[in-house]
Amino acid sequence: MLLDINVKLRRGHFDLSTPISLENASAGLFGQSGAGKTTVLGLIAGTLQAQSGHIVLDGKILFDSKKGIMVPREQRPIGAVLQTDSLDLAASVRETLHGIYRRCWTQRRLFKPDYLMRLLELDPILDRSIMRLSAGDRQKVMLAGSLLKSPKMLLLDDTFAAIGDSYRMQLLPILKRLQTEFDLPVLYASQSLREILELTDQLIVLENGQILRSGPLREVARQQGILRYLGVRQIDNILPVRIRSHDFAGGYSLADSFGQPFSLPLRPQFMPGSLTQVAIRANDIALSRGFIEGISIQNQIKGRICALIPGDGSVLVQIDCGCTLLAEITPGACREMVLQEGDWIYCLIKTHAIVYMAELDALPYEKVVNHGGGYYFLSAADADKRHFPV
Ligand SMILES: Nc1ncnc2c1ncn2[C@@H]1O[C@H](COP(=O)(O)OP(=O)(O)OP(=O)(O)O)[C@@H](O)[C@H]1O
Repeated sequence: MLLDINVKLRRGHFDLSTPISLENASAGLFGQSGAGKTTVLGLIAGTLQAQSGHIVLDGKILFDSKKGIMVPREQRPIGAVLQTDSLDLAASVRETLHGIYRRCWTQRRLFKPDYLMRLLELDPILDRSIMRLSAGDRQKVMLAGSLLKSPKMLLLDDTFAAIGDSYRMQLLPILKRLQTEFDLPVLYASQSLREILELTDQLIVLENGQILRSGPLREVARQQGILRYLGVRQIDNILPVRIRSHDFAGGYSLADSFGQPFSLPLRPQFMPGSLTQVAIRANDIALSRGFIEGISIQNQIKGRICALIPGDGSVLVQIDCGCTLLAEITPGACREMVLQEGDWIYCLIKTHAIVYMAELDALPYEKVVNHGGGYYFLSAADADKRHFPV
């Protein structure tokens, strides 16, 4: 286990008392304003001290109230870009980064200043003073500074929200490289599921200092009402498909996905054998207990129900068909069909309800997020209309 936290902290009316554990992978700390995200990051980074409990990172105790251990922030192998952090405004970027590097422990120097300056494209601003930097550039310098510590983990507090869209596009691939090339897990705190999903589909959902749920998104989604709370408005299945052939007379292309045949809109520009991705809206999938003869719907995919996830006015049916499909149906349909986990079911999908991802730009989708091996989310609901049903 990478991180094991079990602490108690009371601040005014706010009570944080929750165990958090993190395997060796990135995770998103999701919560609305005041949920305690910054507090959790501060406890891990060492800017805050809990009243009791312990925090262990990679087997090393960072805090233990019983043993009287509180490792200071500078000595923690953690890189953190926190909202409360500030830099010496008069110093130049170069001086700042070299200063941080000199003060860091030398045991496990993973990154050198010159490398990070190149990676984060800081060259044009190296001799500029911190006070003359834009907010986005400041975040990049802070990120470089936190990476100079050669951390075992990187904590980011709503970093994308603090920077503009163009910086975010620059920063995302860098963060992804840090995760894959350098095995550096990122704990990213945000109120936006979409931002978290840009990095990882592992979630820790925090509310009022308590964990509501944690795990991969598809597991978290099993809790009633949580999808809306997370801000999810619309769910699409995104599947990789291999094109098999084109039926010009029939007006469709045939493809396979996880061993299942799919009839797709005719696209002869995809060579047989080529791979592409398609999207199917969860509410475009109908369910049937049996195979239906004499129906115009071309795709009848058999699978087994692995979860029934009740939501606001609908039920998400998670079906294992080789790939995982999510179908969104009404609670009434679910009741009348007496659907149960473990039941065999046919997913009925019209050919023209399947959309090629390559053509998605033409559709009114805000954003496609692509993670893990199952289903994916497009566009988020308004943050201010969410509450978790109790
Ligand atoms: N210095 C402080 N003293 C007392 N209470 C505090 C202090 N800082 C934060 N709090 C309280 O702790 C709770 C958690 O705050 P925290 O900043 O961790 O939430 P958050 O989830 O990060 O919110 P946001 O997304 O708005 O940053 C809030 O109720 C806040 O009012």
